[in-house]
Amino acid sequence: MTDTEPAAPVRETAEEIATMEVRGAATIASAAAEALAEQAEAAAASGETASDPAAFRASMRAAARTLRETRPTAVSLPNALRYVLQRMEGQTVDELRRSVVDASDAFVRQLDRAQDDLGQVGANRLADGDTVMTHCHSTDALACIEAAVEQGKSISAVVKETRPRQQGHITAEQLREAGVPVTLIVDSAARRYLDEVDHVVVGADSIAADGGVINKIGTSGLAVNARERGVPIMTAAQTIKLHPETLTGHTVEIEMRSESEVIDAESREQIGEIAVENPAFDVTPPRYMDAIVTEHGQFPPESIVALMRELFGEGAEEPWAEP
Ligand SMILES: O=C(COP(=O)(O)O)[C@H](O)[C@H](O)COP(=O)(O)O
Repeated sequence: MTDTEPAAPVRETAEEIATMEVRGAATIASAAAEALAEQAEAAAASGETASDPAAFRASMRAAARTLRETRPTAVSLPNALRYVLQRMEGQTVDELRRSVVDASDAFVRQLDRAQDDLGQVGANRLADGDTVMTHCHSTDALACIEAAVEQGKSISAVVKETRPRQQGHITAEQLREAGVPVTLIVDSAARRYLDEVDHVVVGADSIAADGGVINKIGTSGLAVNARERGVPIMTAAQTIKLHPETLTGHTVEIEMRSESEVIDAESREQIGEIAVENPAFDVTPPRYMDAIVTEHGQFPPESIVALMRELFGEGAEEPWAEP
């Protein structure tokens, strides 16, 4: 390990995030925070950085950059890196190591608590006997449905499979395990089934200052259809999904993934010369979203900017940048 090459656990976590073995905004954030703690332990034990606080700090910044480069859309990833690196302090390598490990632990605990708290808020929006429709797999959205079940409400679910990677299968399995009767549908059947649904519940990868919700591709179409059908739609998103850079006019990068997720090589060959595009996320304008449910309560999307300012100030530092 050199000060620019992160330790093996960081490289492994980065690979798992890039290949989507680790996926979903909250899970990515907690894996990234834990990887920084592992980097701190490795750097404190390595000949090159163990007795050199400046080299230790540089190795932490390099690890954060490696993690940051894995996937561009979920802001929970840079927010996790920021949380941990901003709390790195001390004169000695041992003090620095301890501050990083403590910050990483605190971040993961806070993440779990936030999900439990927002689950209660989201559950309060659901009534006994309701049917919910889900898109993709969101641990924050599932927390709301599971909390409603724990409150003793009987909830059933229509689960969209979510092409091309079919994260709906994970949602279907987890809801079934929670005792929720599940009907799995293809994405294009969503509008037909909205007539049988009381609420749409989705997650978020990022939330922009104007209240736009960035989530799995297909969320915006679902939201427009839900509005047309008069079905309320909420996004369950703990505040690490708030995108501080959008306060200063930046937009959220939408990840483009490989065409091989959309079409196999043989079919591609047979069709001939065509373009294939595979955006992983889209933006739902605030006017199509009824509520953003966070650990601080629920917000109309247009008012989320006040919470964003309170939590992040006017912008976002990049503590992983070289000084
Ligand atoms: O869009 C996705 C996952 O996309 P991908 O599978 O491409 O990562 C999820 O809805 C959000 O990340 C929220 O998830 P959570 O609520 O668990 O943070």
